[in-house]
Formats: sequence, C-alpha cells, structure tokens
Amino acid sequence: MTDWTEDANEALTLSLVRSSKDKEVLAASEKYEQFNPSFTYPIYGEDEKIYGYKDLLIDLRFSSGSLEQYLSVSYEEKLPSTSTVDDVEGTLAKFIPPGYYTDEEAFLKRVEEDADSFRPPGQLIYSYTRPSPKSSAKGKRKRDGEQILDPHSEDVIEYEVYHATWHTPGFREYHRRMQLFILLYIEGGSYINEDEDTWEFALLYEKRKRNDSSHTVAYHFIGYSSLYPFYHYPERVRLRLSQFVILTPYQRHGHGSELYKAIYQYILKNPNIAELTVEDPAEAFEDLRDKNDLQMLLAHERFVEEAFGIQAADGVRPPKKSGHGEESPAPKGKLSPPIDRAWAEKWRKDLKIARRQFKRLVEMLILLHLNPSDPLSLRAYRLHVKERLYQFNYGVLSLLEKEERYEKLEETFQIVIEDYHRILSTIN
Ligand SMILES: CC(=O)SCCNC(=O)CCNC(=O)[C@H](O)C(C)(C)COP(=O)(O)OP(=O)(O)OC[C@H]1O[C@@H](n2cnc3c(N)ncnc32)[C@H](O)[C@@H]1OP(=O)(O)O
Repeated sequence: MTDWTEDANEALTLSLVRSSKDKEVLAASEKYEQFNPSFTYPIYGEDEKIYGYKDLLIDLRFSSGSLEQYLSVSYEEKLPSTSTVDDVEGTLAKFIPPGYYTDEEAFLKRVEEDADSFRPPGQLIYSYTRPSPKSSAKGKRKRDGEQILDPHSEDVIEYEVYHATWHTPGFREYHRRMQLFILLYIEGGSYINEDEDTWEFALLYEKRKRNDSSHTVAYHFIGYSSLYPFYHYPERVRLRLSQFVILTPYQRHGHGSELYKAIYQYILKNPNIAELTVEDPAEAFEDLRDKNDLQMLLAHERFVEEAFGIQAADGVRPPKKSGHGEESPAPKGKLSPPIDRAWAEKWRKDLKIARRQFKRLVEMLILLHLNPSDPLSLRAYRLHVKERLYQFNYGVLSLLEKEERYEKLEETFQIVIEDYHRILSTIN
C-alpha cells in the first residue's frame, strides 16, 4: 500500500543562495547546499506530517544577505485534491511575506543583484574574524601538485554584528522574511508583535571579499537575536534576550558565542541598560551563556584579583588542582563561603548580569577551586548553594515535610553540582 504521508521536517529544504561570484571564494567545506528545519509543527501541525504526496520537496531558498525568498513545491505523485490533502504552499505562504519568488530564473537574477547592493540594516556594533576554512591549506605544499599557496592572502573572514530597531529603514520588511527561522529552529518560538515599538535586534553577518580585483564585499546572513527592554527601577531598562538563532550551517563554530558577546558588550557600553536577562533559554543556549559568562569573568583581571586573592602578575586564572589528588592552597579571595554579599552585588551590578545567573556563576567559580578534602569549606559551600536553591524552589519545598524537604534539597544540590562540573570541564 502506498504511504501518502511525508515528514514535513524532511520535505522542507532550506538554502541560502550566494551569487555566482560569491560561490567562487568558498572552501569545499562551506558548500553546504541545503539544510532542514528542526521544527515544522507551527506550520504543518503537531505531528509534523504532510498528507497526500509522494516524494514531496518544499524548496525554500533565501538570497544569502537580503533574504529574498523563493518557494517551489514539487512531488512525484499527488492524490486528487480533497479536504484531507494538505495545501503545502498555501499553508507555508501564511508564514512568509507575500511576493516571494516562484520563478527560479528571476530569483537567481535577484540574488546576483542583491549580492552587490545589499548592506546590513542598522548600525555596526561588533566585529570579529576567523581563519578562512581555506587558510589551513595555505602555505603548505599540496599533496597532488607543485603549487605553494600564498600564506598572506585572504586568510581570514570577517564577521559583523548590526543593531537594528523598527525605525531602521527597511528593517520591518527584512524582519518579516527573517522571522521564519524562529519557528523553524526554536522550540516554542512564535512571531513577535510588530506593534510593540521597542524591540531591538542584533544581526550577524559574514562579510566576504570577492576573489576579483574589485575588492567588493558581500554580506551573508548567519543569525540574529531579538531583545526587549523592560523598565528597571528607577530610570533604566533591563534588556531581555527573547529569541536567538544561528542558522544550521554556521552552528557549533562559535558564532552564537560571538553574537552573545556582541549583545553583552552593547549592554555594558550603554548607560541606559541596567542588565541582560534571558527569556526561557533552551539548554544549548544556557550552556553557551554559562561558558561565555565564565570566560568573561575569568578574563577580568580586577574581578579575578578580588575573587581569588591573586595578583594579576601571578596570572589572572584562579589556581587549579594539581592533578595528583593534592589541592593547591585555598585562595584567600572573596570567593570563599560565606560570600561577602555586598561585594558580589556590586560586581553583579557593574557587570550587568541578571541576579540568578550571577549567583550561579559565583557558585561555579567557587567550585572551581574547592578543596574536596576540607570538610569546613565543603559544608560552607553546600549551605551557600542550598540557601539559593531553597529560596528559588520555596513554593514547592515549603509544602513538604521537613525530612522530605531536606532530601529533595540534597537531591537538587547534587544535580546542580554535577551540572556545574560538566560546564566547568569545558571552559579550560
Ligand atoms: C533565548 C532563546 O532564544 S533560547 C533558543 C536558542 N536557539 C535555538 O535553540 C535555535 C537553534 N540553535 C541555535 O541557533 C544554535 O545552535 C545556538 C544558538 C543554540 C548555539 O549557537 P552556536 O553558534 O552553535 O554556538 P557556539 O558554537 O558558540 O557554541 C558555544 C557553546 O554552546 C553550547 N552549545 C551550542 N550548541 C549546542 C547544542 N546543540 N547542544 C548542546 N550545547 C550546545 C556548547 O557548550 C558550545 O560549546 P562547544 O561547541 O565548545 O561545545
């Protein structure tokens, strides 16, 4: 019997299309043609299935910078249209702006035009570089030939982060093309309300030089984050990071971390913003945030000096375990429980980190050099963490009997500590 049901996540294929000139500069590892969404349930329903087709392909392409869209639906066979056969294009069309391309030739022409003219919307707030995937081959003799490549040529790729608001010219339309990625990649993600005027956005692009003598650059979209300001007493705002996405081909290359750093630097520099908070973070994002926050704190000379009681001259990193079961001497800094709360709060405010996150970071940093053979320190640490956990879970814990409450708290403590060890093991 023929199965007329297709998996919507497999049928929907996404691609970012570069102009022919821009494709020339790519390394083989970058020629990611197509990728699939993680979720399609907001579009095609809870079970992410499409009924009525065989070998269905929903080909949704984006011009890699301007995000102009092209949509084509094809299939091997289709059942005669009835109410149970899904309207593939009509359903998706409700989630993208009208006027998308359906003529491939016209779309590819647009891609070529946009590659020359597209510039990111908004203001440049942050940039970084990465070695080009091609650069590792440079300067080395190729195994299959005589050619020695020039080690000084285009070895790095630049990346730029732009800050935009609804008032940025053309941004509203741009955002309408971009927001589909939220539905496709963030579990529980939904479109934001365009009528709320105060949304802010951080947009990440790859800035790629052409191979020719013109030195033209083209911008390719990598990901973005949307942020919402809430009132913060008495006269500032707290910026809440609401959505954050890095497109599949660029994931796990440190771009999410750089976009996060860009947002954090923007907040640090802006006197109107009191702190950064995050709305309902996914686990992968929590890890990204923890890692970057910890690295930032450990690179902060003055913080490390005060926290660990070591002089900058001794190296800004806190003392590490010797690796032979012996511990280095316990540090004499402020990060030994009981913690000086006023000291911690001053740093939290200066660094504009949300309260719960800062407390977690402090707990992780204490753990970094806690001597497991010193029962007094261990006890002080346990009390320190449990006090926060008790307050955080007060609603649930207060309903339990005393014994059960202790058990639950201990259980939670062990889970938290295990997770801290996992995160700490990845940062050195
Ligand atoms: C507030 C919110 O919007 S929460 C929603 C977050 N967004 C999503 O889930 C959308 C889909 N996913 C993404 O867009 C990306 O994968 C992100 C934003 C989660 C991560 O971006 P990336 O560019 O891949 O992150 P980056 O390469 O900087 O990774 C930094 C660290 O984050 C953690 N991390 C990143 N991706 C993952 C993952 N899929 N699973 C577990 N940990 C992860 C790791 O600790 C990683 O360090 P490592 O690579 O050395 O192990």
